[in-house]
Amino acid sequence: MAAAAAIKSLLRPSATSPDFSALLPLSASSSASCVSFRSSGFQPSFLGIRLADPAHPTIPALRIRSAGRGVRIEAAARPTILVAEKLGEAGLALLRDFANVDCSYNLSPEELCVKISLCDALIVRSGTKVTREVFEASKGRLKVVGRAGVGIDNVDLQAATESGCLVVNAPTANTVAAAEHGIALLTAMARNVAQADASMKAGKWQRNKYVGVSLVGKTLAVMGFGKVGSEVARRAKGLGMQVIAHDPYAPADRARAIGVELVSFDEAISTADFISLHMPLTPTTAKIFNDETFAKIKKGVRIINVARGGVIDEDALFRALDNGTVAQAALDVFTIEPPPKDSKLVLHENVIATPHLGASTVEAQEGVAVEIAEAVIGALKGELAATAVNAPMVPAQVLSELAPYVILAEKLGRLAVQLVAGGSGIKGVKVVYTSARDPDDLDTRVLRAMITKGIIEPISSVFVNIVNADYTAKQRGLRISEERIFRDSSPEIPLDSIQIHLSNVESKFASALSDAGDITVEGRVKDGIPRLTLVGSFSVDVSLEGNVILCRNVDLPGNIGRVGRILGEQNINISFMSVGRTAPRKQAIMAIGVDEEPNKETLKKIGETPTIEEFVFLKL
Ligand SMILES: NC(=O)c1ccc[n+]([C@@H]2O[C@H](COP(=O)([O-])OP(=O)(O)OC[C@H]3O[C@@H](n4cnc5c(N)ncnc54)[C@H](O)[C@@H]3O)[C@@H](O)[C@H]2O)c1
Ligand SMILES: O=C(O)[C@H](O)COP(=O)(O)O
Repeated sequence: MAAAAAIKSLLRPSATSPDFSALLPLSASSSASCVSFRSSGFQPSFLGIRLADPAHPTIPALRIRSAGRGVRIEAAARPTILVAEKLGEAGLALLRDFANVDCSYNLSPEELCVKISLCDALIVRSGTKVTREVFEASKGRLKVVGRAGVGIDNVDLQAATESGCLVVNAPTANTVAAAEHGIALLTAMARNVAQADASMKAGKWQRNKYVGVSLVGKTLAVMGFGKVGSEVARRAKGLGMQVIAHDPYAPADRARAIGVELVSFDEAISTADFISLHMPLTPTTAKIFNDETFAKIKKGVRIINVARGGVIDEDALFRALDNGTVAQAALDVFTIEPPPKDSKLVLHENVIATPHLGASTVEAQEGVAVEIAEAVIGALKGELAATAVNAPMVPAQVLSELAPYVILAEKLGRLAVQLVAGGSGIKGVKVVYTSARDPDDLDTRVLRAMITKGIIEPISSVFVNIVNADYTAKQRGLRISEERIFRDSSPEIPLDSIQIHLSNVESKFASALSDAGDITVEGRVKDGIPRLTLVGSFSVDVSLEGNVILCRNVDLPGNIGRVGRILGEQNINISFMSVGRTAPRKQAIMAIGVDEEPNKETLKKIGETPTIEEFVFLKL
């Protein structure tokens, strides 16, 4: 009740605000928490209070947005998450606490495209193809795709990135399950468990036919020494096998630590008795096992694949099995899933097959469900997920210390682009960061993305975020270069200033051009507030919280009053103002912060003020 009362008192009617409390159907058991909502992916867009009222589970969370000097209260619509494949209950419970959850399994591609336009997030396993068509059909609403598992080869990452949709996966929770399945297939294959079981069920007793091979002392080549591969290696050593591994990107010391030698691809395939595949499906690994490979492989080798079907040319494997080059294969994954019922590979007597069961243990599925639910919820809240697949991973502490600079960066970008005269296309953007930090201690990727967002969004219909910022800039031919200037101040503060220079452009406000002829704006963060500190070569000091009017005039008494009166007559509130001048009574620019947007008439009057030589209104 205390929380509800506190909120009601917060919302009590006053001289300037109406009574919002009637909107709140709060009961004695209501609870409230202060949250920051983020609408654009990684910038807090407003602070709010989220209400939870068990007596009214259907009331939407309320968000309280600052609007000018007052507040606006809006119902914060719960996001909608489409779960397109079966997900563990613990993960579903987390999702349902946060969002409307639509569990619709076995959707056709067409049905998925229809549903997706109503969803903010989509969760899939490996059975759903998240194609370019899906992203196009979402029309920008889809913010995050969660892959409840490791492999993201069923998600069109390029299309996701282009549409600014974050893709996250759950890379760790099914590692052990996949490794255990690899070992299960290895031992079952070596001892013909599946074939012998089928034979017994057919009423036979074929002890001579199903003589197996021993594992102890044999060489196992692990292809792909990542999470699953290294767990398989560890277990195989426990079975008394010699383990070698091939992985062009794995550190040798990690392999050495568990007694595994890293070798070349050719050495691995020409010496191993068993080969276990654990690499991702990428353009480089696609069909890496083909006729040519099988020609070099040790005769009579046994192959296990719990990675991806596509890393093997399945027709070539069939030929190699038929001619005895490969003695046996144990396959959990296939190029097309499910494979055709009459797949000659699956039906081959020396093949044992499972229907992509590597991750399918009760424990792994619960773990994956929780891991992906947390990642998707985090992403919808605007946090940068640690498991983001198509966005830079920026540690939480870096994001938190850069938070005010993130806002500054976007506002400076917005400001700079509005100073460009129509018709002069922007090509070169130079960003100069002044900082006492070593360049390695200053991660500017988020800042660059926000500057890009600030520059591009006011002049296009594209939604820009950290996922698609670099791509969108490139698409528009925008070259963004970054420069660091060392400043001998406290390295505790990440940044002293950010300057944006737009080169080779005309400006609608000539005073914004620096001596070098670039549109130049600079900003700093003071007491946590982003401020504009330089326009062209004029120093100013204006908070970037509202909209800004820049006027150039000769620095004479009365100018401020004249413009102030015009604004006052229209009930436009000046929040701050600053004058930058070359010298007393010489050229000056007035930077005026205004809470409301002046109408055309008011702007015209400012322009007609005799002492004003030029002016521009900038919406932030
Ligand atoms: N069958 C299943 O249910 C199941 C379950 C989990 C994972 N998987 C699959 O297993 C594979 C491995 O998963 P992970 O979690 O270990 O991934 P991982 O990213 O931890 O490991 C993959 C390793 O492959 C290596 N690699 C990349 N290109 C290579 C190449 N050309 N040759 C050799 N190695 C190469 C990488 O350096 C990395 O070390 C993935 O394809 C994943 O989708 C399948
Ligand atoms: O890449 C993975 O995580 C595995 O292949 C598991 O896929 P699944 O979630 O469809 O079982």
